[in-house]
Order: sequence, then structure tokens, then C-alpha cells
Amino acid sequence: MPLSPDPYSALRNAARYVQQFRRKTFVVKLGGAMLSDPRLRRSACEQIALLWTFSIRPVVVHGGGPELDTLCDALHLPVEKVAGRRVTSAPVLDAAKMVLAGKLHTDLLADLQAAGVPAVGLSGVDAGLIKARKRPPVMVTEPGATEGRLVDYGLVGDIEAVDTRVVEHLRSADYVPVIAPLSGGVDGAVYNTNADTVAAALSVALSAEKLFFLVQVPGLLKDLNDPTSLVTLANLTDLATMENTGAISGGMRPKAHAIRHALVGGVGSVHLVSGVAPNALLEEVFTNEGSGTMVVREKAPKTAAGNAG
Ligand SMILES: Nc1ncnc2c1ncn2[C@@H]1O[C@H](COP(=O)(O)OP(=O)(O)O)[C@@H](O)[C@H]1O
Ligand SMILES: CC(=O)N[C@@H](CCC(=O)OP(=O)(O)O)C(=O)O
Repeated sequence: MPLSPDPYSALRNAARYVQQFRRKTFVVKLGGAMLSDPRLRRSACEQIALLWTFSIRPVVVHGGGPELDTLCDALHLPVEKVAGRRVTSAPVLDAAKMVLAGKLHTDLLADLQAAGVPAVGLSGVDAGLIKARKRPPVMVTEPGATEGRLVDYGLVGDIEAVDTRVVEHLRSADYVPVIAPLSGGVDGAVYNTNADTVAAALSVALSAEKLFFLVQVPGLLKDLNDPTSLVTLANLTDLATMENTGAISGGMRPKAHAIRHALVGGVGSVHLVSGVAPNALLEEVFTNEGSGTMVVREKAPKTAAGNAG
């Protein structure tokens, strides 16, 4: 946040947003790359703690892709991702349970507790929170490819329903739910579901005001190789254009789907924010300029609504 010569002016400015967002639901998705770095993880937890202090109601969803890659390597299991989603065999799913509902999940909960957030961990399996069915083989066209190919993702779950009762129950007692991206199917099946997809489905089911993705990059970039090419404001058409030209690739592809799903489902705005730059989440929420990318259904002048509005 830029330092003001008058500290009270920054406070007054932030107070407008505090008032606007009090008791509103913000779904915050923490990307796996930043979660693997304890310093970045703690920084994210401290920023979430501040939102919580201001009576914003956060629901945290976390990834863990890179840490799962590392475990798969150590176990000599293949790491295969197509269009940003992991091909998940039975042994890879076991590894996913160990990382996503195990080590990484617990470390994140501990850091949130340390930051003063009464965090309670769940996965999509708990109390039937995320119900999914096994994704059938699908045609996927990679950027630059002229033809699609049939991909069997294995034990990956497509979300069918979200039952938010357990989340609401925790929130009514002032706990902050922290959700790992596993989902439950029929007959006790467990599936691996991309964390971006889980975050979007939850934000719609909870009628969230905003959905944030904390990522390693400054936000949505026109050119992935140029960190200064930040897109500060985009709408669904801009997003579709970037997908079609291949400007959105890799892990940003499931995010683009997730952003569309959230906005069409009624979430006010979706924000891509750096998990690396100090206080980028707070800057996005509490300043007019913001720090990353705000994606909305229909574009309106950024300054009129405020970046956080
Ligand atoms: N146009 C783009 N703008 C920003 N990042 C992009 C873009 N296209 C691809 N990416 C890549 O997508 C990544 C984010 O996806 P991913 O690594 O899955 O995030 P997460 O941290 O949530 O796991 C970025 O770090 C970047 O490497
Ligand atoms: C099906 C699928 O792709 N599941 C993801 C779940 C974790 C995740 O989404 O982690 P990030 O947010 O760090 O990418 C995976 O196995 O990597």
C-alpha cells in the first residue's frame, strides 16, 4: 500500500472498504506454489487474519500441486498434467490425500492459528461438502494444437453438488473453514479435484462477494514472460480472447474456467493477486488501485467502482 504523508488518510480510505465488506464472504484460494514456501504461507495467513479482524468472513481453499509433484517424484509416480489438471491414478490419489488433506493442510492450519484465525480444516469429503463424479474421458485441445486428443484423467472428480451446511455450521460459531481439494463420490469414492474448481464452486454456493486467487505471478499477464504486462481489469470476453490466443496456458487454464464459473454463478468479482508481493491481498481489498487483476462480468470504469468494489 503506498505510504501516505497523512497516515489517517490511508486509514479513512481503507475504512470505506471495511464498512462495505463487513460480514461479506470472501473465498480465498491459496495456490500450491506459494504454500510450499513457509514465509509466503505465513504472509498469506497474516493478511487473511486482518480480513477476519475487520469482520470479513473468509473461507480458505488451498492447492498443493507442486508439493504433490515432489511426493510423486519421491515415490516414483508419474507427474502428468493436461490443461493444468493432474492425471490421477490410484497411487497418485493416495499421494494426493497425504499432501492435500495431510501435511500441507495441517501446516496451513497451524499458520492460520498462529496468525489468530480460528481455522478448522475440512476436505470436500467432510460431511458431503463437495460431491463429485468421476470425469469421463474428455477431448482436450492444448494451446497451439490443431486437434484435440482424448484424455482419461483417472480418479479426477467433476463437481456435481456442494452442500455448504458444514461450512455454515462452522461459520455460525465463528470458525474459519479451510478446505482441501478432494471430493467424495458414490460408494465411498474419493476424487482429486482441482483446487481452483473447488474454490469457484464454493464461492457460488456461498454467494460470495469475492473470490481471490493468490498466485506466484502479479496477476493475469498479457505476456507470461513479461511480469510488467499486468492486466488490471478484465471481463469474460477478455478472458475468452486470451484463452483462444493461447495467452492463458498451464495452471491458468483451470483458473480461467473457475473465474467464468464464479462470475456467471453470481460472485461479484474475481481477483488474481500475488502471493509473493508483500500485502498484495490487502492492497487489492483496501485500495482503489488494487494490486493485481480484477475480473468482472461486465466492465465498468475501475476508478468509479474502486478496484475492490
Ligand atoms: N496469462 C497468464 N498470466 C499469468 N499467469 C499465467 C498465464 N498463463 C499461464 N500462467 C501460469 O499459470 C500459473 C498459475 O497457475 P498455477 O501454477 O496452477 O497456480 P497455483 O499457484 O494456483 O497452483 C502462473 O504461475 C503462470 O506460470
Ligand atoms: C485434478 C487436479 O489437478 N488436482 C490438483 C489438486 C491440487 C491443486 O489444484 O493445487 P494447485 O492449486 O497448487 O494447482 C492436483 O492434483 O494438482
